[in-house]
Amino acid sequence: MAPVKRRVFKTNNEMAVELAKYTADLSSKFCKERGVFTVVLSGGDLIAWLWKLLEAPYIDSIEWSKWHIFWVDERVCAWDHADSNYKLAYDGFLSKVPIPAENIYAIDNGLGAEGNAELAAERYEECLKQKVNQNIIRTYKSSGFPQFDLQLLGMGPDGHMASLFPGHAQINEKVKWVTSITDSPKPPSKRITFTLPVINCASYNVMAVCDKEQADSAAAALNHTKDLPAGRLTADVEVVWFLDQAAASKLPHGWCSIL
Ligand SMILES: O=C(O)[C@H](O)[C@@H](O)[C@H](O)[C@H](O)COP(=O)(O)O
Repeated sequence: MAPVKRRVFKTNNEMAVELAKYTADLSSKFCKERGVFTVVLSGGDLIAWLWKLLEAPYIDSIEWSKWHIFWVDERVCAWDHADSNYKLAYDGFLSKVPIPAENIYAIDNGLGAEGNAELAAERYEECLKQKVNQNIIRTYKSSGFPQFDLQLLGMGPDGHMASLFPGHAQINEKVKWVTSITDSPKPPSKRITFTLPVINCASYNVMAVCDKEQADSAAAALNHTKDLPAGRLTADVEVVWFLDQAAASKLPHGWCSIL
């Protein structure tokens, strides 16, 4: 299991600058080694923190044509609805970088399945299996689970990540790659989400948290004082929490030397 690292920044702007550098370094490593870079996005504030990737030097130096984009979760709603994680990422990031449209794999929003989140989850799992067969996504050792190169994740104030919520059964799924929830405590209630084994098989996992509302859960997750989904985050190679000072304010003294 990869050690959980923490990096604390004075402001979320400083965090965004380092997050861009971290992502760009991994992009160049994986594009060189594999010829592709598989990136998983989440919803929430994360997309806004990718702004630095849209600027020099990254906008010109990153090999965008080799990126393949997936989502860790989606809400059952139209892709052009304000609730959609696809729309959030498209408007704030994907429409501004030259990633080929055919390399962007939005989660079936469930509407083709008449609002059936379970069916939509099955369809996304099929989509991932196809990408494994095409050698775009690797699989993790002998487990057969997909192994993404980098996942960019966020955590809610209650300690949820993706659409895995505290006290909900989905966090214990061991077989499926993608599952669904119909009673999400964070609206909208119907969602599609990666399962924990898939999330934790990624080579690199980043958890970006920048708000004082998340401070209690960040401390509980990192210190394992409560069983929170975000506290179960690991990775194959490296898991790094990127926090601003506000989100790190409840961490034990000495844990948060500012960078
Ligand atoms: O659909 C969602 O709700 C998001 O995809 C989820 O994965 C997000 O990362 C967390 O909820 C944190 O969200 P905030 O950054 O808004 O707290």
